[in-house]
Amino acid sequence: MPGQETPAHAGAMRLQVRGLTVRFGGLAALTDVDLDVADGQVVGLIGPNGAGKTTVFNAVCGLVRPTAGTVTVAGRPAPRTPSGLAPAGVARTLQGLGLFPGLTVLENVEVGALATRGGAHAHGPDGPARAPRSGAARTADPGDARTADQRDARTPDRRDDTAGRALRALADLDLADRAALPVGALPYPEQKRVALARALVAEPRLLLLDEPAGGLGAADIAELDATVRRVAATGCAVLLVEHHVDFVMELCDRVVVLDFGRVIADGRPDAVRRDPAVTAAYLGIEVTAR
Ligand SMILES: Nc1ncnc2c1ncn2[C@@H]1O[C@H](COP(=O)(O)OP(=O)(O)OP(=O)(O)O)[C@@H](O)[C@H]1O
Repeated sequence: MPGQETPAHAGAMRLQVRGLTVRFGGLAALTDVDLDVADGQVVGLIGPNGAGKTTVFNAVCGLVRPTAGTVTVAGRPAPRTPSGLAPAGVARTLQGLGLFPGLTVLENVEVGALATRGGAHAHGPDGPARAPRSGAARTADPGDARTADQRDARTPDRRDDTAGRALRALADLDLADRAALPVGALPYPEQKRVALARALVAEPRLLLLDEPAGGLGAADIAELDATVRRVAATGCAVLLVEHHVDFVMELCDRVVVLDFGRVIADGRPDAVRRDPAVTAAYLGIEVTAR
């Protein structure tokens, strides 16, 4: 079933999950789950509360041990510890914001850049993914929080420059002018973008987004949709867990539906939306809106 709906623009297989079973004591959180995400593809993972979505993410990130089955990233076994994620080209956002409220916006994103230092470009010859806004000027960062001396000492082209990379990631998400502010001073939608910038600064080849649209209004969701499409257009594989079904159906190339830890549907959004098993899993609620 996985991979059947891989669109023509999708590249090599980035994430491959086969027969994934995770038990917590007597509870089967996942049973025999198969899932594929190709380079350049956006796959949505949906399902009712407790269906096992977060457990899939945790298994991919090495935070839970599979009871059975395999998870591979670019054909290699998935990292077994979080420290292996960045070198494997995997970045993740958290269900909550997961930001450090005492740090500035820039420092929060630098945390993501530091985690990849020496590793961001170690994930193969296919190069890092970035998602510059179309037409965005890369030469001037109006919100550059560094001093003139710092700017002189670190040219924007030095890719190993942690602050420079973090600033570029912020600029890509229209947050450059927020760099020096305490992150807690930003409105919630901008904090969500900071969390996304922190994942993107790692220049991932596989991006895991945990409820990226949670708490956002229509305008911010439209912007998020455009951002995810830009990221995927760089060849990055994107897997997103999301309760906002309309957003998922609009954005994703493929949608995988979990219920009680099992895959009950995997296909194009329009087919999944019409699938009676999916409607039933959502307790008869039409799968058109949350
Ligand atoms: N560490 C754990 N120990 C025991 N049970 C767990 C653990 N993590 C998850 N579970 C259980 O596994 C099942 C799947 O949980 P999971 O969080 O993956 O679901 P989910 O689809 O992400 O839910 P939600 O949409 O509410 O976030 C649930 O029954 C949950 O209570």
